[in-house]
Parts: sequence; structure tokens; C-alpha cells
Amino acid sequence: MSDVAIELFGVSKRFGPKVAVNGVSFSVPKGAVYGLIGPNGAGKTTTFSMMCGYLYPSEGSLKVMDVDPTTPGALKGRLGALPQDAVLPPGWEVGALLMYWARLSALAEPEREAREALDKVGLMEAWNVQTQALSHGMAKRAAMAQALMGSPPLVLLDEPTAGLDPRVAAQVRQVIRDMKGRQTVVVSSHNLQELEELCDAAAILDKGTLAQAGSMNELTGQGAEFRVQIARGSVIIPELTVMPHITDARMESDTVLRVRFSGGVAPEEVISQVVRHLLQHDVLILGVSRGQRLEDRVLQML
Ligand SMILES: Nc1ncnc2c1ncn2[C@@H]1O[C@H](COP(=O)(O)OP(=O)(O)OP(=O)(O)O)[C@@H](O)[C@H]1O
Repeated sequence: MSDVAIELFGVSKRFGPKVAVNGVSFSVPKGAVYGLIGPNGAGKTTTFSMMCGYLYPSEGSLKVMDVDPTTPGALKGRLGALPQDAVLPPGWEVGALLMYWARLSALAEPEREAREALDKVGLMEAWNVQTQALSHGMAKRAAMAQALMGSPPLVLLDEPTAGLDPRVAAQVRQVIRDMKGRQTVVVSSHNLQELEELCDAAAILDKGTLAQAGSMNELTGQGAEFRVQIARGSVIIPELTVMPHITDARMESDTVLRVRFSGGVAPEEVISQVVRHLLQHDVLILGVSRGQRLEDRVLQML
């Protein structure tokens, strides 16, 4: 059994002349929470649909839990998916619909699975509510409950918190955190702060191509740069740039010093060395932050 849950090998998807995904390769480790990032139209939903086996790639191939996802029945009971803008069929009570889906997935105890999943997304009060009477956020959570039933080893969530109020969005994030290490979760979101906090690694798509894929540490440069917020005093840049391991130091603004350093050295060594130097030169410090916010990194990249 491989340690990889999903692997894309040079995957492209065309809709007529439109190239939605263009030669994308990356892999999702088992047990990870993995982010799919990109602006509108980047190809995230198309990539999700190919991972679920809903769409065939035009070129390249995918392996999902060691199988071709388009093979009928190959992922039955092993994949839970929340598609973007999932629409629930009208005329069903939520509990009955979830139990019906649980039976379709051949889960042993449909009612228990349905109740547990609905409880996880904080929607137990909707058990007897008709699907057409649900608010947008409630319908989204009911659809997410469907993806969670049976605790499948792989869960794909396309924008699970979009349109949810802050309290419910926080609850959904906690559900994702709870799956970390036990299940593999792929999640797309336009909320980059959320992805930075949740994900171990991510792929960044732009206009159908892969801009970068890697661990969150790599994407945010946590092992390569840090910033020092200066309260008072003068920073002597030339004295910093000659220090061991430091490749660049500059003032990003009047009060923010950015330091870049070479790989292979413990960040705490370089940070301590710079802070010591600043304090010795009567520079007062308000704070130190490692790397860059994911949002800044993505905005810079795309
Ligand atoms: N069925 C389709 N037919 C034609 N073009 C499509 C189809 N599905 C997607 N596209 C196009 O492919 C591109 C990628 O779309 P996709 O929905 O994958 O992007 P996305 O990253 O999920 O965007 P968003 O963040 O807006 O949801 C877009 O230009 C879109 O218009």
C-alpha cells in the first residue's frame, strides 16, 4: 500500500476549445489535509471532479486510493465528496435522505451513520426537515454530512465553508481538523487564512496550470524567511547581510525588517542571532513572524 492517496500525472481537461486543466501533476499524501487553491476559473472544481471520477481527463491519468477513479465502483465506500453547490433533491426529509444515501453506499447501520454525520456538522435539529426548507448553509451542511457518513478514508470537500456563518464555519473546520491523520481530506476554499491554518500541504492552480505544490511550510516560506516588527531604533542592514546563513535583509517598510536565510539551518538559530544583534544595537522589537501569510504568497504569485 502506497503512502499516497491521490496522484495526478500530467492531467489535462478540455471542454471543447477551453482548456480547464493543463498538464497538472501533484500528489496528496495519505492522512493529510490538502488544500486546492486558485482564483475563480483556476480549475479547482474540474480537478475535484476528475479526482471523484465524475469527469475523465482529456490527457494524463489519476490514481485515487491506488485505483483509476473512473472505474465503476472502484471507490465505493472509500470516497466521500462534497461537490461545489451540491443540490439536495426536494421532497425528502434530511434524515431519510441521509439514510437512503447510507444504504446506497452499503453502510451497515444507515440510521446511526446518518445521525452521527448530521451531529458532526451541527444539524441534528434538521433530521425531520424537508430538504427544500433548508437555508443555504443548512443544505450545505446536510450535503457535507453525506460526504462524512461511514468515515471514508478519502474525503473531498469543494468549498465546504463558503456561505456559512462564522460559528458554523468554525465548526466545519473543527470537523476537518478531527479527520487529520485518520482520513485524507482535500479541501478547496477561497479563504486562504482558513487553508493556511487547516492544511498540511496544498497545490496552487492558476488558469488551469499548477503554479506551485508543496507543504504549507514551503508555500509560506517558514523555513526561509522571517519578519521583525521594529518599535524603535535604527537597523544597520549591512551588518545583518554579512551574518552566517543570511541571504538577504531589507526594510519592507519603516517598521518591518524582512530577513531571508538559506535552507538547512534551523530557523530559531537565525532568528535568535538577528534578534540578539538588534537588541545589542538598542533596537526595540514588537514581534517576530516566520514566513509569509499564505494569502500574501498567493497574491504575489498569481
Ligand atoms: N462544463 C464546462 N464546459 C465548458 N467550460 C467549463 C466547464 N466546466 C468548467 N469550465 C471552464 O473551465 C475553467 C475552470 O473551471 P473550474 O470550475 O474548474 O474553476 P474553479 O477553480 O473551480 O473556479 P471557482 O473558484 O470560480 O469555482 C473555467 O474557465 C470554466 O469556465
